[in-house]
Amino acid sequence: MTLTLSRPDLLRHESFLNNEWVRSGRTFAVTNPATGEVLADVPDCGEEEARAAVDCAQRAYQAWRRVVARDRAALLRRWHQRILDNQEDLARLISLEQGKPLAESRGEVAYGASYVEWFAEEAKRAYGDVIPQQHNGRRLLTVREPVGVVAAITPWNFPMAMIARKIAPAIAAGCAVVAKPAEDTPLTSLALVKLLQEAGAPAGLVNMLTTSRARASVLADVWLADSRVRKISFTGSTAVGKHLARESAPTLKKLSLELGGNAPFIVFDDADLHAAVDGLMVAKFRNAGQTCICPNRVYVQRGIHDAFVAALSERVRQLKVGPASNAASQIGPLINLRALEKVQEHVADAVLQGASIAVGGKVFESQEAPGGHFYAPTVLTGVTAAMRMSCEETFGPVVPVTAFDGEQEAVALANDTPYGLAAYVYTRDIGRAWELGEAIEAGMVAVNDGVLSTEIAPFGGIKESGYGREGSRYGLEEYMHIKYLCHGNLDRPRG
Ligand SMILES: NC(=O)c1ccc[n+]([C@@H]2O[C@H](COP(=O)([O-])OP(=O)(O)OC[C@H]3O[C@@H](n4cnc5c(N)ncnc54)[C@H](O)[C@@H]3O)[C@@H](O)[C@H]2O)c1
Ligand SMILES: O=C[C@H](O)CS(=O)(=O)O
Repeated sequence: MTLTLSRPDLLRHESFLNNEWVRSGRTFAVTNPATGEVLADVPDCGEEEARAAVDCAQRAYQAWRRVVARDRAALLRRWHQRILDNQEDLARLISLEQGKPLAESRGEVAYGASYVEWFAEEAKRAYGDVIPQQHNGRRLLTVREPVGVVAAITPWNFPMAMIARKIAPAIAAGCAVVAKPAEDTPLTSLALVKLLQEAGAPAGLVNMLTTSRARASVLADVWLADSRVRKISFTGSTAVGKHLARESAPTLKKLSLELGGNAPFIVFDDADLHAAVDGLMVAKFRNAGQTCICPNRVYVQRGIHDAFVAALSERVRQLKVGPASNAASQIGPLINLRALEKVQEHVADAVLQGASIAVGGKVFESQEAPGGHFYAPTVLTGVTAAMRMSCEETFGPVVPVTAFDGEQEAVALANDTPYGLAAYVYTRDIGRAWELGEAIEAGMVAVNDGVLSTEIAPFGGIKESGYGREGSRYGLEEYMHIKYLCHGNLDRPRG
């Protein structure tokens, strides 16, 4: 199957600045991780474009903040419709530049679109308060106001959903946006702003600048130092998140940081074994394990351990690895060679320290896409906390299994990490489920379920997984602040 677009104009070769498509003297190539094919050359923007983007975003913000919520919502609804009208092309762009199977890409487009729809609704619900006054003649109230120009920086693993869940609430709140997508996957973001332009967004409301990895910090440093940029919404690694937090301090920006994870997946003896295997298959192998909420550590109570590993291994062996051009592919390539090498290093380190390979454990040589960055779906047993894959995100299709005995041991293992994004618990004991849900240090805990993500719930972490929430009734607050208004001397002479 060739992943051609019904609208070739959605494959953009320019950045988007002040409602115009702009080229730059420098470009960099965007490639298909399954084949190495160059998909497009896009601008490698720098300081000049970064400053120009803030200039026009500030102008757009001054006007957009005065647009009534109903009209802000209407723009999001028009954008949402255009996304649905072009969802197949968006899905194909995701699969082309990120490599995930087309079925997953279609799911990502629907997921990203749900955030646009959600914030079209939330735009009209930024309520304030009237506060009962304590003195006659005074009126006290609060209003919610947009924070101003937002800088949005996103990762490569969900090229559509991550940028949609930042731009949508920003527009809903009355903000304007300067955005930088990941260098590996900028094409989907450019297509999205093309559809936003067609939906009638005013000039400068959203500006999308592409950069190579080397110049990502050049662009970001301009935004970090500019006091007109009042917020940074970042999704990516903890290391970069910490850098942005440090460097934004001089201008004291509002921050939303959706960072790295190290999710535990805990299976107790009393769990429904097959449901737990189903949940792990969904949570672990989505996007070839390249998601921030993938189970990165799997703890199985000793009584069920061998049966669980046998059932899991049987399922993992059946996974089809291949390029998105094959509709039957379930596991796509890793995003680049660096990512593939990290997975290899993690597995080699674990085996060196005594782990056993139950399934896989090596690079997958695809006959359909030779040279693609594929890794065989893998199950390891005997994994310990000392191994690299227990401490760092593997970000690949590797399931590291550790046996445990008691409940308190499981909690201690789960919390033995600086991260706290997602966690998964399988048990039929409702009391244990509540106890684990409250004891585990994470922003999100799933019980007897492998799917956490939805636009209606608050997505985000604690500890070194960051702070702030995306989606849900809380997501709009990240792009607004509360103003308190007090009006005195209202007493009118009684005549
Ligand atoms: N918590 C979440 O919701 C979430 C979602 C997706 C990914 N992630 C995390 O992101 C990581 C994988 O994505 P990644 O490899 O793209 O992360 P990354 O941090 O390397 O890159 C993320 C973005 O930051 C940019 N960037 C890199 N260096 C920068 C700098 N010095 N200044 C400004 N921007 C810079 C990149 O160009 C990219 O656009 C994983 O750790 C994953 O857990 C978290
Ligand atoms: O990789 C992290 C993403 O935020 C996961 S999800 O797409 O929100 O489920």
